[in-house]
Amino acid sequence: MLRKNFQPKSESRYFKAIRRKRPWLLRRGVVLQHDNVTPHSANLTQQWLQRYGWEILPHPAHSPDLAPSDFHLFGPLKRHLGGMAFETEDDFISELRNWFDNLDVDFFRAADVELDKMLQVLALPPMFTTLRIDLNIIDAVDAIHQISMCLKKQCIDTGLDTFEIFQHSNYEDCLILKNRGPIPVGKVEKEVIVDVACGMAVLRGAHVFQQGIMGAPASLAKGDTVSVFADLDKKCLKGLISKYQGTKLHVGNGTSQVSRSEIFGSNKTNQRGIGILMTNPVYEAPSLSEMSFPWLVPQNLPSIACVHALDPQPGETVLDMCAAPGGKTSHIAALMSYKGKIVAMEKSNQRAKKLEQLCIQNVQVYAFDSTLALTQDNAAGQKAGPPFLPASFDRVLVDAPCSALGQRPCHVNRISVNQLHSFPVIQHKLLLVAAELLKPGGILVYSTCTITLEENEQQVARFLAKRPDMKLVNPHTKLGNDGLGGCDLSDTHRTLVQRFDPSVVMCNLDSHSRDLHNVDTIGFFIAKFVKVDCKENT
Ligand SMILES: C[S@@+](CC[C@H](N)C(=O)[O-])C[C@H]1O[C@@H](n2cnc3c(N)ncnc32)[C@H](O)[C@@H]1O
Repeated sequence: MLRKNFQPKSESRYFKAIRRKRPWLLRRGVVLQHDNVTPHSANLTQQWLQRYGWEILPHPAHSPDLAPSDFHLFGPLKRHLGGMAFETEDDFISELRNWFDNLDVDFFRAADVELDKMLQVLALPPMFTTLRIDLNIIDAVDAIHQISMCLKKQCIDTGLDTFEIFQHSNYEDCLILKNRGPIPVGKVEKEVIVDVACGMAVLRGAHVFQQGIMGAPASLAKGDTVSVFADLDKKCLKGLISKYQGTKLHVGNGTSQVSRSEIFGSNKTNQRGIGILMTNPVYEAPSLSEMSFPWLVPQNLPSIACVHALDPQPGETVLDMCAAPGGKTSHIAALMSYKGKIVAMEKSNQRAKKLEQLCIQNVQVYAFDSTLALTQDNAAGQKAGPPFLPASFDRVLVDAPCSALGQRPCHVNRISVNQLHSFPVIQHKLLLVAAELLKPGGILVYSTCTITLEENEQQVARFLAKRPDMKLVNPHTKLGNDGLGGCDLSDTHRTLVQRFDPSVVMCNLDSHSRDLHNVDTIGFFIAKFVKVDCKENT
């Protein structure tokens, strides 16, 4: 066991946050993995290191036979402790402690503050809802009028005030709605437990659909006022009748549209229907499921910015390498006025099928692993679908699979270290294929909805080192912040990428600021490259 004094100082609140969110949003590179210690002590060591903003990598040659002295150190810590062997775990911990104690306290304090801000903001929903409209079908004035009518009806049903709506000043096809909250809402006796995904959707304006309901009291009748709670432990069994004792988050009150027996009993009704109409949500936002216009797509602002950075033009040939569910594919098609060719690839058959069912004009969907999309074989490359020959596309979007730690609101995250480390590998492979498939002069956009350095700035640095013909360029409109330091990306390059960092919201930003909607977003990252002719470039 670890010594008692190994416990970090006054950390209980911090540890609670860590357990909830596993904040792998750590500032600096690698530290260590040690083997053959009890899972409990390994866990504590990890937590302690993470408290100081260090990341832990699994040892590349993990073996269960390693002795307690086999601690494997990487990075700056290795330079300090390199070559030392430790007889006992206590010796190791005490050396670690010395090392940390002698480090620059201000640096760690600053990292702590940043981490705290990020944890807080990730738990909150953005205070804006963004909608993309298809300007090929409708203009912004008409769209605002029709959406306002729809909102009016919604607000009559729920008793909420209507929502302010305006057009984004940089993107004509983007409309912004201003949400409200948090609003103090008293709890009532009858509790309905919903799954965590449903609870997070309620925080962004959704009503509770029956399929999201996990537990409800026996006496629940249609028309009852209930308090709705999200099950943060994910332990509530479907059909629970008693009060849930796990960790739960109150997301608001509403009116039940069904009785308990209609949800769980033999006379179950349509599970897709609304179960609870949210009349007093803690966060008030428009319900998007009631706005089904063919020209309207609810989309986070950074996702809209991402396709504008790609800037596809009518008549071009564009590749979307990670396409499902298709939000960005349909935006690409709209910006091209449905003229030209879009190839949308998606590894998952099921997701590719759903994307195909959207029937987006001029889009060819392929269920295909994009890391294998390149061929040098002329015969194979001349077929209609993948793999493709080098230099086949004018523009390529790599909206990469990622750890998705920028999603908001997020109260539970169970991603493992191994999963976390799998993403940079695949992202790098996708980028290398994308660079080959791009024509000289072509544009590549790389994006993620996460906040880790490894998947963002470090990924870009690694790609630039490998492909000197790919040049980082400014997007036409830059809404995000510069990239983070602390990795191999140069200061100049850091100014060219866009990091959407919602933790800035916690810095007393003036809530009336006109541009708050550009900041209070999900966490996201965008990098834009142009493929230059290396000979020309030198
Ligand atoms: C971030 S999502 C893309 C979201 C999409 N661009 C949109 O805007 O709707 C990443 C997608 O990449 C897919 N994916 C993961 N690995 C892939 C691969 N090797 N080739 C193609 N698609 C992949 C995932 O299944 C997932 O659907």
